[in-house]
Amino acid sequence: MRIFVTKNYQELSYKAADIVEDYLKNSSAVLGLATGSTPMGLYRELISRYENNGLSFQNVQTINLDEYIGLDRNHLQSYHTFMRENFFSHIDIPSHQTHIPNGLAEPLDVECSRYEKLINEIGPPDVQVLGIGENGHIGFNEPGSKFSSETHVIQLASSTRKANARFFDSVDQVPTHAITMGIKSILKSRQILLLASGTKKAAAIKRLLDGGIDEKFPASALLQHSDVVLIADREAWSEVSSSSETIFNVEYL
Ligand SMILES: N[C@@H]1[C@@H](O)[C@H](O)[C@@H](COP(=O)(O)O)O[C@@H]1O
Repeated sequence: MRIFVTKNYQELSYKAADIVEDYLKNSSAVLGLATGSTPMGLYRELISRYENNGLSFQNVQTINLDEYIGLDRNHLQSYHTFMRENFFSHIDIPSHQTHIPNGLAEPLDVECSRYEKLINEIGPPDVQVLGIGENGHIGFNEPGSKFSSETHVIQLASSTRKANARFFDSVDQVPTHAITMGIKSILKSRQILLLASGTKKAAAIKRLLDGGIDEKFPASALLQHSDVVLIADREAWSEVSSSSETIFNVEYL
């Protein structure tokens, strides 16, 4: 794992954009994308480079990690809406080249198989952008998820529903289930770009680097991948032990 520690969230977003932009030099790049607050600065920076520096997404394909079950794609809090509003509608990517699981599909197991097949056919992504949940979830793979899992339906942990309640009127409105790429699906990506910002993520980053590989902490599966780049800002990095700092290849920006 290569690690960059940045002064703040803005610098984290610039560094992440530099890495993603490198892949866009290959006109047929496949990007694995994530939702959540963390990658929003990356998306803003890529939009700015599209508007000001001629960065184009015309031949790019995108594959998103997950979607809530039961929300229409036009629901304000669906991940379809999140991606459209925060990224896709601001760049020149044709909509048929963007892929997100359909949370209203029936039956859901057929949708999961369709999505995994799509990952294998269009992807795997050249680079998969990932955030991390406070409980170590990646995508919506909650603690206990099998590392051998492909795209599947998952029941959300109550802590995840509480954490995501900030986007809804109340926690009761947060869906109870989601479709998520599995850990095995995520690990298919050629490179993984894990982003972590703020003190709320400090314990999870410490656990990731200090705690060993364990299905109880889904993000620890990333330690089995040969090309992971972690970009953490100083707040997210603040609890990592000094012994981990010496084991991993850390660069302070
Ligand atoms: N499914 C998403 C994840 O993909 C995301 O990484 C995580 C952290 O979100 P945030 O970046 O807002 O802290 O929570 C959500 O539940």
